[in-house]
Amino acid sequence: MEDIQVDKKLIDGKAIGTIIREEIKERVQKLQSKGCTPGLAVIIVGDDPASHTYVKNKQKSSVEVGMKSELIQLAATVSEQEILDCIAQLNDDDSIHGILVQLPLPKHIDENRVILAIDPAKDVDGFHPVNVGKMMIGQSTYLSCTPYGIIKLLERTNTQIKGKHAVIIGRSNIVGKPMGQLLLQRDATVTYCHSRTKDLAHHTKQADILIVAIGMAKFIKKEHIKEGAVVIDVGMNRDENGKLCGDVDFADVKEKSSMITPVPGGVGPMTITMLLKNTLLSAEQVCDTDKHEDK
Ligand SMILES: NC(=O)C1=CN([C@@H]2O[C@H](COP(=O)(O)OP(=O)(O)OC[C@H]3O[C@@H](n4cnc5c(N)ncnc54)[C@H](OP(=O)(O)O)[C@@H]3O)[C@@H](O)[C@H]2O)C=CC1
Ligand SMILES: Nc1nc(=O)c2c([nH]1)NC[C@@H]1CN(c3ccc(C(=O)N[C@@H](CCC(=O)O)C(=O)O)cc3)C=[N+]21
Ligand SMILES: [Mg+2]
Repeated sequence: MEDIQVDKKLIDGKAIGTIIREEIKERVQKLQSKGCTPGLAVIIVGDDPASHTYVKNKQKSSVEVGMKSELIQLAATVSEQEILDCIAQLNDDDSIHGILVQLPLPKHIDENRVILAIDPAKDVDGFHPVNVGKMMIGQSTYLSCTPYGIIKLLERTNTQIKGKHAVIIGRSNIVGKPMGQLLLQRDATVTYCHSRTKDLAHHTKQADILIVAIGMAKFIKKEHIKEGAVVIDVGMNRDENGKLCGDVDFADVKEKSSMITPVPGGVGPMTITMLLKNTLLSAEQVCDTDKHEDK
């Protein structure tokens, strides 16, 4: 009997992502019946194999929900101006509703200038300072896909956020920082930890919800967590055998947690799902006459 039961501890981002993508697909079809196909453009610079894998994933998923996907591949030696020109062209292209520049960029390119060049209305990553600012003050905007996806995971697993202590390890602009803001908006008490934090375990052991976005394979052990904590693992690393793994030592932590995301199959698929969601929202803004009501 036990072996046919689904694992209630596991937060299945792949399954939750699939459900949300079905909803997205239906709304894409609605737009298509009005003669509008949502279009996503992805710019990738250089030939990092991991980046190419993620980008292929994003393209495949966008096509699966009926969107148009355009891939712009640029050499690692490309000039900053060429990237800016490319973005300007996409900004002016009415068939493109979302623009994503895969990060990180080569060192000779100023990421901030590149992000600033994207039309905020097409910034489906939610990285443009205007959109980051709107998010900070609680105005509706494109939310950064990974934190947004994690909020959806918490919602769909009926995890209460209000009044809970959420501890975030990592303070990057794309994951940690916006994650804290979104949880704060939902009335969590938020603590940020980072590489200069003293006695990390002291802080993480107080977490009802622990979000880990560090980039170090299997770094978080059961000694870091409180019994019954909800553990969200953002990390994407390779272990000693070259296998994909998170920042959390899943096998060590699982028993002590009340719920936990696996890697792969946790946060990753949700990031892509929210990218599709943001692209859909952008297309609806432009194409829909009967103004969709969506948060
Ligand atoms: N699944 C998904 O959808 C996504 C996964 N990722 C993955 O998530 C991970 C984090 O990504 P990202 O936020 O971009 O990474 P960054 O490298 O930009 O940031 C890492 C953060 O972790 C902190 N940190 C590093 N070492 C420690 C430590 N020993 N103790 C405490 N804090 C530490 C750093 O602190 P400091 O600021 O002091 O340097 C920094 O704030 C990576 O594995 C990445 O591949 C990223 C995006 C999406
Ligand atoms: N402008 C920009 N936007 C991003 O959103 C962005 C970025 N740059 N740079 C890199 C990070 C990383 N990221 C991931 C997305 C999906 C998976 C994903 O789909 N993971 C699968 C497994 C993938 C595999 O098998 O390799 C999973 O966890 O199940 C992982 C990582 C988005 N990022
Ligand atoms: Mg750079």
